[in-house]
Amino acid sequence: MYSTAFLDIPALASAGGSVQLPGSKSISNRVLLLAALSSGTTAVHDLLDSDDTRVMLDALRALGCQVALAEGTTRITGLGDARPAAALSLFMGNAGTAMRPLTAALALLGGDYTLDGVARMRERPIGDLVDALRQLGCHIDYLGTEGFPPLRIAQGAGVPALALDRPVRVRGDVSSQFLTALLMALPLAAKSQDVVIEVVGELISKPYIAITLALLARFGIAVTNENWQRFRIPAGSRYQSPGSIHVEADASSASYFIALGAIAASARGQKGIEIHGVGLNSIQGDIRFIEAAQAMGAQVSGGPNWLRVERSTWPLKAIDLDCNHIPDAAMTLAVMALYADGTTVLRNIASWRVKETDRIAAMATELRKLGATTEEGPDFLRITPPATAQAWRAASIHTYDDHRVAMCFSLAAFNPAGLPVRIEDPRCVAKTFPDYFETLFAVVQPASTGVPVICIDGPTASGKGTVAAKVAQALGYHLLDSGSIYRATGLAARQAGLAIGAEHAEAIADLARTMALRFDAGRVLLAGVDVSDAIRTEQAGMDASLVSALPQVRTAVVALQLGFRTLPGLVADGRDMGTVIFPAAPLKVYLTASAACRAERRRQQLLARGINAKIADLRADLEARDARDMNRSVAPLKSAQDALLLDNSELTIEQAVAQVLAWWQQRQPFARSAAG
Ligand SMILES: O=C(O)C1=C[C@@H](OP(=O)(O)O)[C@@H](O)[C@H](O)C1
Ligand SMILES: C=C(OP(=O)(O)O)C(=O)O
Repeated sequence: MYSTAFLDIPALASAGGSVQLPGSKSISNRVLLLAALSSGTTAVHDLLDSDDTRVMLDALRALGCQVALAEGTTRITGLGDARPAAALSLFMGNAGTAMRPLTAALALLGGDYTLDGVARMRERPIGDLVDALRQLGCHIDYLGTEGFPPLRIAQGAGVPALALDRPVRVRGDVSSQFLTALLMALPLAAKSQDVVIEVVGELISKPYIAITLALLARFGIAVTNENWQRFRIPAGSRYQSPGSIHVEADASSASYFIALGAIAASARGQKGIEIHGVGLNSIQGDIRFIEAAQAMGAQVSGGPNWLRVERSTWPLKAIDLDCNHIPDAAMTLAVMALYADGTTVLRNIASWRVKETDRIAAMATELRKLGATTEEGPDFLRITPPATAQAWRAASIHTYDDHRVAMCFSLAAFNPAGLPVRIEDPRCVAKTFPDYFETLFAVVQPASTGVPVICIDGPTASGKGTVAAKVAQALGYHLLDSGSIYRATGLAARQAGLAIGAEHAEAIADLARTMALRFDAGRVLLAGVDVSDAIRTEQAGMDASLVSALPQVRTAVVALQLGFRTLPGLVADGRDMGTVIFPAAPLKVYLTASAACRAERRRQQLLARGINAKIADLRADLEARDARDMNRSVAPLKSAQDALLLDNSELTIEQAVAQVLAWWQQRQPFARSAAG
């Protein structure tokens, strides 16, 4: 997951390969609640692990359900006939699928509960559901604004006698989740009589009700659907765990990869994008996004649990579509519209205005930043793509804490102008798809501009390792600590009993080529063993310097180093990153500091490890090492001609990092575009 302030996606050109998608949010949270209301244990396979399911799981645990996770299976032991914890304050984040269904379930279980969420949750309506529950006789108060969370369910004395002799009426035109909530909770009350729910007004997002009914059936509740207007829960209903249940992958999440297949040229040797975990017989309504993508020109085939998507018609065809049945996936169509041959209109999407953000306004604003012309109405969005490649602009996409805005705008990186796209607050995808960007980067290839590389070269103890790591962290880029490759090679040579010198150059080069070296979460692993500390000793530093002076070894590690240049970008630290390995890097920094200053820093580092070294010795070692690195015949340490010199003798690490980041920002097109 990227938790950076922003994520810059370089211009992309093609895509190919296969993705396995995480579980459906809508199915996961329904299954969790139904399992909690059942007796016994339900084994849930492939449950979505994300912010939305975490708030549901936390709430269920607090209520008294047992939750155990082992090997990809979550086991929920339901409440059955036991009473839940009687007084609780529950935090629902921004999960509509937790907030609404739990409100109804808790109102029918009895107890004293407050339910709240993030600031945006307090702006998302819940009045229609509360009205329906009050009509039944439940005691629910608003703790803030009427009609919105936070709520208090005040039934410490137990559930009052419910008015079940007439249909429970609920409005269906703001969110289908109110009806879903009642359908999942009212079986608790359908003991000696049928319970009938009547929808007032037009029911929106109907396919989500279909998911609810399908899952209720799996848990033993057979609801009769009378034309989406009346729903009858039969007397004697009892939640029965199916024992084990599988969560299919999320069809809304699939929309980004279906769109990817439709937009991106196939990577060499590949035939489009293969999506696993969800397929043509999905119970999720958003699977019908496929039809919209096909209408725009995508070629889609598939089976019960997989899909394959290839670009066919190009440019895509503009469409005019009622999107009420695919409210979430339709946002992806708005970005596909950027690649269409005319104006696309998405209609009947008023509910977008009360979701994670006002999505009609958000999409219109952000699409305009890219150069599109948009027109929004109360319940529609009209999108005309940029007229020419030159009309596209590099944009920093504000994401409004809305996962779908972040995910769908990543697809703007295929723009014909070859511009990067900046996604602000990429972490917001954690609501439903924490690894979205990693999944995307595994199947896309950059445009000819390539994957950006920042090189930070400099002498020993200049602080380049620390600065490079922090720059990489701030940008969400990979890190190549090329020094560790030489350090690890030196260590491997010692372990193999080879003296480090020209006489063993070939053997050491062979070792370098074949050693199993991995960088994992800041640690360096050699043949699976953590050697992070072993390669940081003074001896290892000296060995590294000797090893790196051997031309055969340097040649052997070139391919290894080039392999680190992967999406979304790379920060490479070393001595010849800008001069030899990445000579075309768009930013090269030569980081240095006075010998006195570097010797003092080294002394402090050693002191922290309990080693007391003499400053004069350290300085002498350091200067000897500089001399060797600068005078070796292959790739001697020197500043690249086009490198920016940063002497950090008088700077803190933070100041040095800020300077490198500032230079990097100056090279990005976003600032200019926002100003213009
Ligand atoms: O029931 C569900 O799982 C959902 C219903 C839809 O909401 P509305 O009914 O408010 O459109 C959808 O947007 C949401 O992401 C999930
Ligand atoms: C509307 C959405 O979420 P929620 O379940 O919170 O309503 C969504 O995921 O697009």
